[in-house]
Amino acid sequence: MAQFTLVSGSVGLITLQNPPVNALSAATRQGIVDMMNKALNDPEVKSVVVCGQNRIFCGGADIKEFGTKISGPPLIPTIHTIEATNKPVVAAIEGSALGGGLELALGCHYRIAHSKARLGLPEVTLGLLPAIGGSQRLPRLIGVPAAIELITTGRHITAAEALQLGLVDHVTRSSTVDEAIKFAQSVEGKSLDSRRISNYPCPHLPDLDAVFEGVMQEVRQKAHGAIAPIACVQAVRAAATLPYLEGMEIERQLMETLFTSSQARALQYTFFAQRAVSRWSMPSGARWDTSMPKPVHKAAVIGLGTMGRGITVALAQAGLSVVAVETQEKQLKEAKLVVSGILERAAQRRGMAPTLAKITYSHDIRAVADVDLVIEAVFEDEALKEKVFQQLSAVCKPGTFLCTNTSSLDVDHLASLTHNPELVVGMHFFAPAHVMKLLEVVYGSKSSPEALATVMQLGKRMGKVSVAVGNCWGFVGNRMLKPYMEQAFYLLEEGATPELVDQALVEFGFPMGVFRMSDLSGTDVYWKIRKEAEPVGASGQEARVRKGLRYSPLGDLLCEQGRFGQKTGQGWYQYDKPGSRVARPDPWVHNFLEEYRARHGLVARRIDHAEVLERCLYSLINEGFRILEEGIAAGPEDIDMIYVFGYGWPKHRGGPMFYASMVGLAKILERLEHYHRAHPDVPFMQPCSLLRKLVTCGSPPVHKWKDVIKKIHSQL
Ligand SMILES: CCC/C=C/C(=O)SCCNC(=O)CCNC(=O)[C@H](O)C(C)(C)COP(=O)([O-])OP(=O)([O-])OC[C@H]1O[C@@H](n2cnc3c(N)ncnc32)[C@H](O)[C@@H]1OP(=O)([O-])[O-]
Repeated sequence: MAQFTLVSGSVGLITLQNPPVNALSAATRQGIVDMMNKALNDPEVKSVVVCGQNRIFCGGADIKEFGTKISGPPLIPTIHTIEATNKPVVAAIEGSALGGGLELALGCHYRIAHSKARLGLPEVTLGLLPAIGGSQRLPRLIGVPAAIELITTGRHITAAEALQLGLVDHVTRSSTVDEAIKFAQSVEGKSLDSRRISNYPCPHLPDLDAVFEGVMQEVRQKAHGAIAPIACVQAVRAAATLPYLEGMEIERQLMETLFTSSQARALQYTFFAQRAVSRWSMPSGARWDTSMPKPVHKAAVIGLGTMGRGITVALAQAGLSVVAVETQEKQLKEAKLVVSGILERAAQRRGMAPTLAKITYSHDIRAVADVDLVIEAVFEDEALKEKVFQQLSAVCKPGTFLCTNTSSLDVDHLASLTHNPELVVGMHFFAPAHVMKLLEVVYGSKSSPEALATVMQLGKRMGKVSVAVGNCWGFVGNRMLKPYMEQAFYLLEEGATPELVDQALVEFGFPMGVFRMSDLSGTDVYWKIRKEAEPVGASGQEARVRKGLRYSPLGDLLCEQGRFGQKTGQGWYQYDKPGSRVARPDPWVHNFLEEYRARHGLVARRIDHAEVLERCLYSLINEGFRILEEGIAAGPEDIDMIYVFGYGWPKHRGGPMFYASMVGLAKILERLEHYHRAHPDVPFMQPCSLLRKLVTCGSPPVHKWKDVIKKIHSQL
C-alpha cells in the first residue's frame, strides 16, 4: 500500500499505492507509517520524496471506511514525525491532493505540484473538517481569510492558484517526481526550521473577533442548516487564537461530534450515490457496462427559448459543434446575443477563448440534417412537439438520436411519431440548463440501450449528474413534486400562510420554500399543466373535489388575479416591483385566504412546522416508494440525486429516500397512515405497498432496498 525505493543514491522515494485514488485506507496508512520509519531510520537516506502511484498523489481518507469501525494507525503522529525530522521531506503532487492527502503534504517541508494538479480540503462536503491538522496548518500557511474560504467551501483549486496562495512552493509542467527528487537532494543537510508549518504563528488579523463574527454569519446563512461549515470556522478560529497543540485539541473535539453525525452519513451517502447513478440499468436488463455509446461530435438544439439557449451553452462548453435552430427571427437574434454573452463571460472567468465558433444558427430545421443528436426544446405544447418530431424524423440522417427536453409529455408518444422510436430519449434539463447539475434522462419503452448509453455519456461530458429513469407522467422529479405542492395548498386551506409553510421548509434546509419557489419560476407554469390535467368540469372553478378526490383550487384562483409571482411583482408574496427578488408577506394574500376559507366553511387552525414537514415531505417520499415499486427509478440513490441536484433538497439530508431511512420507515408509515385516516380523499397519503413491505422486512438500510424490490418483482 506504500512502497519505498532508494533513488539517486540518497533520496527515499515513498509511493502511495492504493488505486484508483491512493485513498488513505488502514493498510495505506500503515504503509506510510512503516515506509516513513524506514526512510527516517536509514542512514543512507538523506531526504525523502512522497508521491502517489498512477499520477495521483492522494484522494484523501478512505471514505468507505467512515461508516465502519476504523482500524489501522492514525496519521497525525506520523505527520508530526515527518515535520520534526531533520531530513527534508518533499511532497510531489500530481493529479489530486485532497483532504487527508493535502494534510499529509502540509506536514512535509516542501510541496511541488504538477501544473494540472488539483488541491483542496473537501472534508466539509462530506460533513467533516480537515482533522489531520489541516484546519491548523492551512491558516498558518496561507492566512485566515483564504483558509476559511477553502475549508468551508471544500473547493478544489488549480496548481496555479495554490502557488499564488503559497500553498505549494513550485509548479512544474515536467515530471513532478523527478523535479521533487532533484529538489530534495539540493536541500539535504539544510536547516528546516523555517519549513515546519505548525511552528508558524497564524498571520495577524486586526479585529479578529469582528472578522470571525462576519464570517460565521455568512457561513451560517449559506449552510442552510449544515453543521460542518460552522465547525470548520470554529476550528480555524482555534488556529488563529491558540497555540498549535491546543488548536489540534479543538480540531479533534469538533471532529468527534461531526464524525458520527447523521449529516456526515448523509453527505458520504451522497458522494457514493452521485457516482452510483452513472451505473444505470434498464428493466430489460441492459446496463451501463454492456451498452456501447455512439460518438456525438455534432448536436442540434431546436427552439431557442430560455431552455434551448442554456442547452446550447452547455453543449458548446462540452466541446461539441452545435446547430441552434429557431424559426422566429426575433427570437433567433436575441438568442445569439444571450448565448454569446454567456459563453464570453464564462471564458473570461476561466481565462480561455470562448467557443462561439462551434455554434451555427439557423431558422431552418433542415440545417440539422447531418448532426449526430438533436435536443428538441420548443415550447411545452404537445401539438408543436409532435410536429417537430415528425419533421426531425424526416430530415435527420439515419441513426441520429432524437431527444426531447419535455418536462411533462409522454416520451413514448413522441417516439411513436418517428421512423426509429429506438433512437428517442428524453433529456429533461433544469433551468438554467448550463448551470443546473441535474439531467433526468428518460428512456421510453422502445429506447435502445445504445441510445440511453449515448445520452448518459453526453450528460457526463456536459458535467451533469445524469440519472436514467423510466417514462411516466412528470418522470421522477415532477411526479414527486405534485403531492408535495398539493399538501402545501391544503395547509393553506386549513389555516397556514405561505410564510409559515416556507419557513418550515427553509429551516429543514431547502434554499427556499414551495411558495417562494413557485413565485420565482412563475405561478402560471403549473397552472397551465393543472388546467390540462384537472379540467374544471361542471362544478365550477372553486370546486374542492375533482374526480372524487380532494383538490385545492387556490393556485388557480391566485393566477386568475394575474399574480404570476416575481415577474409580475405579486404572487404568494409581494415584491417592490416586477422582477424584484425581495419577497414580503402580503396582506392581500392573507385576506384572499381568509375569504376563501369563509366561502367554503373552513375553520383555520394552528399548524406547526412539524405538520408542514410531515405532510409535504412524507407525501413526496411516499410517491418515491411508488416510483421504486414501479421500476421507474432503478434505486433510491437515483431519486435522491434527482432531488439533491435538481430540486434543492439539502445535501446534508441525503435526498428524500435516504432521509426516510434516517427518520425510520416505521415512523413514516405510521404518520402516513395517520394523515390518510384524516384525509381519506388524498390518495398520495395512502402508504405505498413497498413502504409497508420494507417495514415488514424490518426496515433494512437504504442500500438493501433494491434486494427487497427485486424480490417483489420476481414474485409478480
Ligand atoms: C479522517 C478525518 C479527516 C478526513 C479527511 C479526508 O481526507 S476526507 C476525504 C476527502 N477527499 C475527498 O473528498 C476526495 C473525494 N474524491 C474525489 O473528489 C474524486 O474521486 C477525485 C477528484 C479524487 C478523482 O475524481 P475522478 O473523477 O477521477 O474519479 P471518481 O470520483 O469517479 O472516483 C474514482 C473511484 O474512486 C473512489 N474514490 C474517490 N475518492 C475516494 C476516497 N477518498 N475514498 C474512497 N473512495 C474514493 C470513487 O468512489 C470511485 O469509485 P467507483 O465509483 O469507481 O467504485
